[in-house]
Amino acid sequence: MWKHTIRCVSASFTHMETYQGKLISSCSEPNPDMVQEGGQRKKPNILVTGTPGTGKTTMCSALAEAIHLRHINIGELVKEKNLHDGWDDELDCYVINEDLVCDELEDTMEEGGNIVDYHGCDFFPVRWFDIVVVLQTDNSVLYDRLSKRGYSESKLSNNFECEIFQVLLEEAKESYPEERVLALKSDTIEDISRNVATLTDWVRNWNSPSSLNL
Ligand SMILES: Nc1ncnc2c1ncn2[C@@H]1O[C@H](COP(=O)(O)OP(=O)(O)OP(=O)(O)O)[C@@H](O)[C@H]1O
Repeated sequence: MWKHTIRCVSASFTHMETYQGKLISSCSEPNPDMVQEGGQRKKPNILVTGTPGTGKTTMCSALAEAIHLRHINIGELVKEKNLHDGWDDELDCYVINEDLVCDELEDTMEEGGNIVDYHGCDFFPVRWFDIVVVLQTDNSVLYDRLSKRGYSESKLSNNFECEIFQVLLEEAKESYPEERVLALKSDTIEDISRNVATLTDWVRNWNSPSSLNL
């Protein structure tokens, strides 16, 4: 049930509007400077996942600015490009069409240099991502954040339980090589700064033999 619920695109987007300037259209032309000869990526792709409200968009925005990577907010992309199968009244959200999303992003991901932000991770091709970051938030902190969104009681408890049972962390570990999965705490502003610094260092060291030893 939790998994099904979080496969949707949230109806409450007011908290995201501030970040829209950072979103990209996946139609942008590939930049030849970003692709190595032979097709290997010059810059890494990062997936940031986690229960709604754990701070993915906030952290991705800051990271994209710090390291000059593209921030791709899947929820916004789905709405912008109609990559969904319509509205689900019961779940109060759009139902994402995973195949359309993957087709839309294939060229952009091949190019590299992307930070993908979504509350799910098991439908993307594994080869797309060099690191999968799972943000986690203390239950009481997350409950306060989600309550402020005006979610229905069932949506609120579904999301809350998703975090309690670490659904996204388990999904990431099942979907990607475990050494590529990194769980980071996201309770406070200081956590955001530390996470951005950690990932900035990781991007700078990417391609070096120790790049996954965080
Ligand atoms: N580490 C943090 N410390 C304090 N506040 C935070 C932190 N992370 C996020 N917030 C706040 O929590 C709210 C939710 O953050 P955000 O929208 O980034 O979450 P999200 O994981 O992207 O949610 P969704 O999946 O629904 O898009 C925002 O008001 C944001 O300012």
